[in-house]
Amino acid sequence: MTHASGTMATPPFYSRILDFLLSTNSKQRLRIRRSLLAGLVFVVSVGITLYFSSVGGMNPQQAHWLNIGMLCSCLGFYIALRTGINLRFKEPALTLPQVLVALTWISLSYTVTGQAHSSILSLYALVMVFCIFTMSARSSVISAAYGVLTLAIAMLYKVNTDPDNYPFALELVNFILALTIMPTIGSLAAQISEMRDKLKAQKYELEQALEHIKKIAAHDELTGLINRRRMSEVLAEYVQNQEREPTGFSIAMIDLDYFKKINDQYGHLVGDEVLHGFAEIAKNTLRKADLLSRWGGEEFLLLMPETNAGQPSIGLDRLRKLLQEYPISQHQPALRVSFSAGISSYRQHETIHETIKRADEALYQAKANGRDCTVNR
Ligand SMILES: Nc1nc2c(ncn2[C@@H]2O[C@H](COP(=O)(O)OP(=O)(O)OP(=O)(O)O)[C@@H](O)[C@H]2O)c(=O)[nH]1
Repeated sequence: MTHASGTMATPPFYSRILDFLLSTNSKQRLRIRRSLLAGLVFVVSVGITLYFSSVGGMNPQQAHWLNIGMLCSCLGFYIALRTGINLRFKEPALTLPQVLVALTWISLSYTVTGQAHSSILSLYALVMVFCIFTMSARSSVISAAYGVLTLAIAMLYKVNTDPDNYPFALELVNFILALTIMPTIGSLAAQISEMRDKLKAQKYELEQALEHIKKIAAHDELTGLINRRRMSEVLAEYVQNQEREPTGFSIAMIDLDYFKKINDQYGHLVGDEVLHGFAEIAKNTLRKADLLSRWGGEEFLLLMPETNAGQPSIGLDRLRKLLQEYPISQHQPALRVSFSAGISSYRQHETIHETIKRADEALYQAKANGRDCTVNR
C-alpha cells in the first residue's frame, strides 16, 4: 500500500519484529519457521523433562544437560538460518542435519527417561513426519536408518546397564515397533519426494510450453515479426506512456506494391518468400529502436519511437533503395519489389485509432500518387 505522497507505508510494529526475527526473504522465512516449529517440540520436551526430573522420574543433572543441549542446538540452527550461513550449503533448509541432530537428542533422551522411556518412541515418528514434506528421497532413507541405528545403540546400552527400567522383552517390542514405523514413514517420505520432483519437472515443462504459446500468440509464423495483436498492445502502451512523458512517436503503414501480381505470376511460394524477405531486409535496415509488425496480408505497420511529425523517413528511403537492388526471391532472382508507405505522427491526447487512420489515408495517397513512395501526414 502507498500513501498519497508515494512513499511506502510503514509496516505495523509486530510485523517489523517478525521481519527481524524471521527475515524478510520469503524462502529464508519459511525455513526459519519450519525450524522454529521443530524447536517448539524441543521446548515442550524441556518442560516435560523438568517436570519429570522434579518428581524423581529421572536424574536432574542428566535432565539439565539434556535440556541445555537441546536448546543450544535449536539456537544454533536458528542462528545459522537467520544469518544466512545456511545458504552456503547445497541444501539450504538444513533439514537433514536438523533431523539427524533431533534424532540424536531423542535417542539420548531414551537413555535417561527411565520408566517413561517408551513414550519417547512417538518423537521418532514425529521427526520422521517432518521429513515427509521437505526432504529428498535419499535424505529420508538416511534419516530412517540413522533413527533405527541410534535407537538400537541406546537400547543395547540400557539393556546391559539398567535392565530394571529397560527389560530385554520391552526393548525388543519397542525396537520392532520402531523398525516398522520409521522405515515406513521414511519410504512414504521418499515417495512424496519423488512426486514433488515430478511436479517440479511438470511445472517447468508447463512454463516452457506457456512461454512458447505466448510467443506463437504474439508472432507471425511466416515473417517472424510480431503480429497485429501484439503490435496493438505495444501501441496502447506507447499511447499511455505519452501521457506521462510525451517523447513522441510515429507509425508507418507499409504496403507492398502489386503484390497480387507477384502471387498470380510466380505463385504463392514466391509470394511467401517475398513477404519473408521483406521482413528480413526491413529489420536489418531500419533503426534498432524501430519495431516492425505484420499488420495483415502484405501490409506492415512500423512503429518509430521518438520520431515527430515532419521528420524525414530516412529509414524507409534506405529500405526502398535497398529493395531496388536486392534479389528478394531465390526462385526469381530478377524479381524486385517496391512498397508504398503512409506515415503519421501521434498527436497528444488522440486515440491510436486516429493515428492509424491518418497513416492509412497517407498510404492511400501514396498508392494514388503512383506507388513506390511515402506520404507523410
Ligand atoms: N503469398 C501470400 N500472399 C498473401 C498473403 N497474405 C495476403 N496475400 C495476398 O496479397 C494480395 C494482396 O492484393 P491486393 O490487396 O490487391 O494488393 P496489391 O496487389 O499489392 O495491390 P496494391 O496494394 O494496390 O499495390 C492478395 O493476392 C492476397 O492473396 C500471404 O501470407 N502469402
